[in-house]
Amino acid sequence: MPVNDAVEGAADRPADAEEALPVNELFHSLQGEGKLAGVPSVFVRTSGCNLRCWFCDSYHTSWEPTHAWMGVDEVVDAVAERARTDHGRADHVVVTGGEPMIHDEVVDLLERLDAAGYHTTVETNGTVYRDAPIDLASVSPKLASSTPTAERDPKGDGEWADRHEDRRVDIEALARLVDAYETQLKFVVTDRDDVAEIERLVERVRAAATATVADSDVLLMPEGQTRERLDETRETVAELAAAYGYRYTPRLHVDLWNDAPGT
Ligand SMILES: C[S@@+](CC[C@H](N)C(=O)[O-])C[C@H]1O[C@@H](n2cnc3c(N)ncnc32)[C@H](O)[C@@H]1O
Ligand SMILES: Nc1nc2[nH]cc(C(=O)O)c2c(=O)[nH]1
Ligand code: SF4
Ligand SMILES: [Mg+2]
Repeated sequence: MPVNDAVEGAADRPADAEEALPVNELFHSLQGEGKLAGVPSVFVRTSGCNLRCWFCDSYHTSWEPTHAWMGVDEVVDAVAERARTDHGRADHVVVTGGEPMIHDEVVDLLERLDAAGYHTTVETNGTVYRDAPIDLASVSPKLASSTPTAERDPKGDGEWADRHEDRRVDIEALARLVDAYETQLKFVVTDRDDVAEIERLVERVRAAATATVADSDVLLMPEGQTRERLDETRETVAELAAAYGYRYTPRLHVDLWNDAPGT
C-alpha cells in the first residue's frame, strides 16, 4: 500500500517532527534483488536523494519526491503490521529510498528494528556512511552511465548532471561501509561498456578497504524498470557476469509484478 497516495505534494518537514522520516511507501513483498532475492521482507522506502540517476525506478523519491512524515515509532509499528502474515512473520526488513542514509533518523529506525529482532538490509548508493545495526549493506555505487545528461534527463535539460557526477562515487564512504558491514556491491548495468568502470571501481574499493571484497560480493544487475526493458538488458548482463566471474542478480519483482507500486 503506497503511503504517498494520500500525501501527494506533502509539505516540508513539520517543525515538531524531531524523530520523523519522510516515508514514500511501506509494503510487504519478496526481496527482488541481490543475495537475499526471494526472501519475504517488509520494505520501508524513505523519500529524498542526493543523486539523480536518469533511470531511477523510484522517481517519486528523487526527481519529484512525495512522502508522509512518520515518527520512528510509527514506522516500527507499521513494519510489524505489514510483517504479519496468516502463516507467520516476515523477519527481514529492507530500508531503501530514495537514499535512506541521508537521514539522521535512519539510525534510530535501524536500532529499533534490530532490537525487535529483524534482519536489516539497507539499500544505499554508498555515498554516506553511518554507524548503525545493518545486517546487510546493499551498496549500489553509481556509474558514469547513470548520469542524467541533457539527452537522458527525465524532467529537465541536464541541470543535475554536474552535481550527480561530483557526488556519485565516494571511495572513503564505500570503504567504510565494506569494513563495517557484510556488503554486496550491486551495480546497475546499462550496457557492455559499464564493465571496465566496474572493474576499476572494485579495485579502488579493495585498495581503500581492510575487509575483503570477493568477486562473489560483486553483483551485476540489469537496468530496467519494466519487463520490456529487462528483456533487452538481462541476457547481456548475465553473460558479462559469467565472463568476468561476478555474480548476476535478477530483478525478481519486475519479472513478477512489472513496475507496480508497492512491490
Ligand atoms: C531506488 S534505489 C534506492 C537505494 C539507493 N538510492 C540506491 O540507489 O542504491 C534501489 C535499488 O534500485 C536500483 N535501481 C534503480 N533504478 C533502477 C533501474 N532502472 N534498473 C535497475 N536497477 C535500478 C538501484 O541501483 C538500487 O540498487
Ligand atoms: N521487491 C522489491 N525488492 C527490492 N529490492 C530492492 C528494492 C529497492 O527499491 O530498493 C526493491 C523493491 O522496490 N522491490
Ligand atoms: S541513487 Fe538510488 S534513489 Fe537516488 S536517484 Fe539513483 S537509483 Fe534513485
Ligand atoms: Mg525498487
